[in-house]
Amino acid sequence: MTRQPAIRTENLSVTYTGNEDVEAVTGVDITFPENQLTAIIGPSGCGKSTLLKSLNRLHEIQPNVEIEGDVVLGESSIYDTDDPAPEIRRRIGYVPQTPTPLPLSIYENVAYGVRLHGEYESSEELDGIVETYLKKVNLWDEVHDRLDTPAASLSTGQIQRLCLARSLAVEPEVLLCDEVTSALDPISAERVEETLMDLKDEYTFIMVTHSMNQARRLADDVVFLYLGEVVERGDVESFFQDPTHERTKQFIGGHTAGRGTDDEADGAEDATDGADSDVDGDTTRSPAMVEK
Ligand SMILES: Nc1ncnc2c1ncn2[C@@H]1O[C@H](COP(=O)(O)OP(=O)(O)OP(=O)(O)O)[C@@H](O)[C@H]1O
Repeated sequence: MTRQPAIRTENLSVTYTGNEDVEAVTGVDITFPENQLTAIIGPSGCGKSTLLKSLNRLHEIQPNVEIEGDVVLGESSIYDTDDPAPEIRRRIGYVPQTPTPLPLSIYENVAYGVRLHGEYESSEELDGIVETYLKKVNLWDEVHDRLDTPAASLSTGQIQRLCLARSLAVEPEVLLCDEVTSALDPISAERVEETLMDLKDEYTFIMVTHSMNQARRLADDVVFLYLGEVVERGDVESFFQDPTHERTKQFIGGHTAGRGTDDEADGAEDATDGADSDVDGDTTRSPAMVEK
């Protein structure tokens, strides 16, 4: 089935300026189709997070970033527009790696953005919205009897699902997920993965992940970045079973080191940082083979 493009980049480059400029993303042209999950993978320092953040102008909160090219949401540029950045970020949500609740109740965490954007007419409607999104992220059954308690009282995994609910409640067109399970224990990571599986036909997700296994499990499409450039993209099956480029084959085989990380294997089983998100518990590591 051919899906409509939800968001695309046009010759997008992102440079961190300073004593020494770093071009973290270089001339990227890529289209992300709607209602599917696209995983962005690649070795450490290849520009995954930089690309993700440039998709909703998150870099504007940093002073030393230069963007060239464009990002187009639907038919309109998100850079060449009079729309304020908060409205862009409502349409293109972002869920960070570290689950961070607002210092508010569980209810208010979900209601916060909805209140901000005035997208409800009565308290009953707001109650319904909170319930709907807590159900969507499979959290309602766990919290419905304590909605007024502080969100910080939840477990890390529950907080990450709450953050997903908060992001979804303002009805974004695209949701960016930056290693959203890598700070979680395996069981919590599995719950978040299940939630993403349940939602991915209904929403456009773009997810950065260190875990090849997670990309295999969740993604419809996979994009492989290397030194800021797109080397290969494809549907998940052909990407992993029949990659076209030698570089992709090496990465999938676990033989590619990241930018400036000569002693680090960033390949196939790269998801074992900290409380690993790789719910398969596959912790095999391959020796690094540095190549430029
Ligand atoms: N704020 C910054 N200032 C200067 N350079 C930066 C900044 N953020 C990232 N970089 C550099 O840009 C390049 C890409 O970094 P980025 O974090 O996007 O890569 P990544 O693929 O997400 O890495 P990782 O997998 O380790 O999270 C790296 O060389 C990094 O050192």
